[in-house]
Amino acid sequence: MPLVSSKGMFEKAYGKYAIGAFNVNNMEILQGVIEAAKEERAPVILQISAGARKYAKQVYLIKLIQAALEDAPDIPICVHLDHGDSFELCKAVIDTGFFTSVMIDGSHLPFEENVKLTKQVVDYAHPRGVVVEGELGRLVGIEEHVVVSEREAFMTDSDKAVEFVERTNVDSLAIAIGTSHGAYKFKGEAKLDFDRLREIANRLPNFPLVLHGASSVLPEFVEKINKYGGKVEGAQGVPEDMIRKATTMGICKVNIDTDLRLAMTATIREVFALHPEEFDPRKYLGPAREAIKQLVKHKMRNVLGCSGQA
Ligand SMILES: O=C(CO)COP(=O)(O)O
Ligand SMILES: O=C[C@H](O)COP(=O)(O)O
Ligand SMILES: [Zn+2]
Ligand SMILES: [Zn+2]
Repeated sequence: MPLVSSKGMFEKAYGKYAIGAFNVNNMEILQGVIEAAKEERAPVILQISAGARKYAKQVYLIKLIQAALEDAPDIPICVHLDHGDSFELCKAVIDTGFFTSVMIDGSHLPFEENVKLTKQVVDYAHPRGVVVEGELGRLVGIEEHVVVSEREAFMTDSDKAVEFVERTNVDSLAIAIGTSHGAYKFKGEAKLDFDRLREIANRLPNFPLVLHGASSVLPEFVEKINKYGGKVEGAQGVPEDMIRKATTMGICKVNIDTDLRLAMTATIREVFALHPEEFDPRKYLGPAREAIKQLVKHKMRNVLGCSGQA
């Protein structure tokens, strides 16, 4: 089937389950994610960051995804720009005619500027059949050295969220409720502001919300990386039961990148440590691709609840 928009995916999922949005940077990651979606019969969002465009060259990623569409003809697939940081980038991506969704991330801007930039992208995207994700509130991780008492000030305000959605006409909204990007999300106990999520969802009924920074930083991968010469000590993610809970409360899209990176790195490190004589890239990239597939299957089935929804 041709690429689909996330709009229908979110309408179907709202309040019941969420769609996984997985960052794609190379062929092995893409194949791992697609194999998982095929076996789970799950709809999926493939997301491409500015960094991925730079690393792999956008044209390679587009051609790889075109191959995935042929390989998985029965699976609804949406292709999304992750963290677009300017109108020009969003426009360039929309002008490919390939992407069905873009994110414009104006969350670092003052409110009025965020509204203006997001609306500009929406006004360009909608007539071209592309949906837009905006972001309000800032994701701060422990590396950002924000003291706990100040942390709340960065989270999404429900009044502002309603105003933002009304004035920009965005199709979905990324909110800040305590998650952050990367492998170091919490010091001590993990905590998300579910009261805030409930309030935002109540004020924006049936409106799809997005959770960035939603990797769980699974101990099995962290331990394997550290065991085989890596150094990711103190890494901590969002517990999977919290993600599961969020998917029943209006979160329709769950962004996962760090968990893919950890699974891939742990697997490659293990091969290198156990088979130091090995130098055929297929012998470590193959297992890494398989690890990604198993991880994504687990997320779809046990965390997001989207298995069988294709
Ligand atoms: O939000 C993300 C991509 O936009 C990824 O979050 P993680 O770093 O938690 O995987
Ligand atoms: O949110 C960020 C994603 O993990 C993408 O990361 P990246 O910009 O390094 O590609
Ligand atoms: Zn952001
Ligand atoms: Zn993100």
